[in-house]
Amino acid sequence: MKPKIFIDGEHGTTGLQIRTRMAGRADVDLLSIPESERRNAQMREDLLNSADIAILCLPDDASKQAVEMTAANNKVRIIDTSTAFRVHPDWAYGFAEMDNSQGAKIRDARHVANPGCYPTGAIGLIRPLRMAGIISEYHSVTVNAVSGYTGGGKQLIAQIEDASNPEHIDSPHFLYGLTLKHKHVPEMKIHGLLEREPLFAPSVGKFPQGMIVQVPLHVDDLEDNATVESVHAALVAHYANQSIVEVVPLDVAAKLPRINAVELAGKDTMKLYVFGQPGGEHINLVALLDNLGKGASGAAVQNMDLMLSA
Ligand SMILES: NC(=O)C1=CN([C@@H]2O[C@H](COP(=O)(O)OP(=O)(O)OC[C@H]3O[C@@H](n4cnc5c(N)ncnc54)[C@H](OP(=O)(O)O)[C@@H]3O)[C@@H](O)[C@H]2O)C=CC1
Ligand SMILES: CC(=O)N[C@@H](CCC(=O)OP(=O)(O)O)C(=O)O
Repeated sequence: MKPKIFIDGEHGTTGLQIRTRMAGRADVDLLSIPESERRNAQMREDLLNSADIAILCLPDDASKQAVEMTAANNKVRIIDTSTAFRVHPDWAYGFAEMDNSQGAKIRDARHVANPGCYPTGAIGLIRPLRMAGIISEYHSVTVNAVSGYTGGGKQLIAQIEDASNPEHIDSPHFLYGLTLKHKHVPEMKIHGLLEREPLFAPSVGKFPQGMIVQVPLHVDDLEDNATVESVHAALVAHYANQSIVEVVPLDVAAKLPRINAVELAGKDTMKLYVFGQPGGEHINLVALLDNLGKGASGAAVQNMDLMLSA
């Protein structure tokens, strides 16, 4: 029998992109709810409990309710794309490349929390340097980022694309999260292996999909006499033996005139760059991804495939 997959929230931004990625797959049976019934709690509960794997593409509160709806079911496995369980000790964090054992943890997990889009970039840059002893757990980490506007889901898409929307946003690029209390900070801290919260400064650009995450570093604040070369070497060593995260060679990065935020739109991979002069005082770490690719829907399908391989 083929495994049954139900995407709760399949008509939303993340859910639709997962559905697109699953189209034509003959190895799974996709359970579906009509769009008009998407908030029908009884129907959702029945579908959730009929699935082998349920992928939740819902706001946090609705995700928590969906997990409660399956509390008496010891069969269904869950991938949650919301923020609700990303630092929960009983949930596997769904970033397979974050260390050597994470793929196996995801494969065998009952509950997987898909990482946030910005945290995928930030953790992807920070964690290998923590593990290599280049950044101390008390380092003052700053994360600057720009996301495509689909990152804000249906509501932000409507605000940007529909000029008649009463809350229309006309700006080509705006900062938000100005209270510095963003929902992504806890997972960056925990899975970045940090003792102090990173300072996170997100923004949105007027393009649908794409993301740049930057972590600037002062070389004299680093451990182990780190240099631009040793930082790059630590990332290369960390991401050996996998094909999703690419560490761009130093000499290639050094010749780039710019980074295009939408370069990886539609792809499920991530590129990491290290910028800095040999012997220089500063290093800028950059992650490039699609907020809906490795940042959400692509990662969810990758996690589903790992779970199906158990
Ligand atoms: N967009 C992105 O780039 C990323 C999103 N995520 C996460 O994915 C999750 C979904 O986000 P996104 O797809 O962007 O959001 P959307 O708003 O685009 O879609 C959410 C979907 O969930 C439905 N929904 C909302 N509340 C309920 C409920 N109580 N019961 C049933 N269905 C409900 C919505 O229906 P309705 O149309 O009726 O509101 C909609 O179809 C969020 O938790 C988000 O944090 C993660 C990484 C990146
Ligand atoms: C542009 C925008 O609004 N982005 C969202 C993050 C994307 C999202 O909701 O999902 P994850 O938390 O799972 O990444 C935000 O900052 O809240």
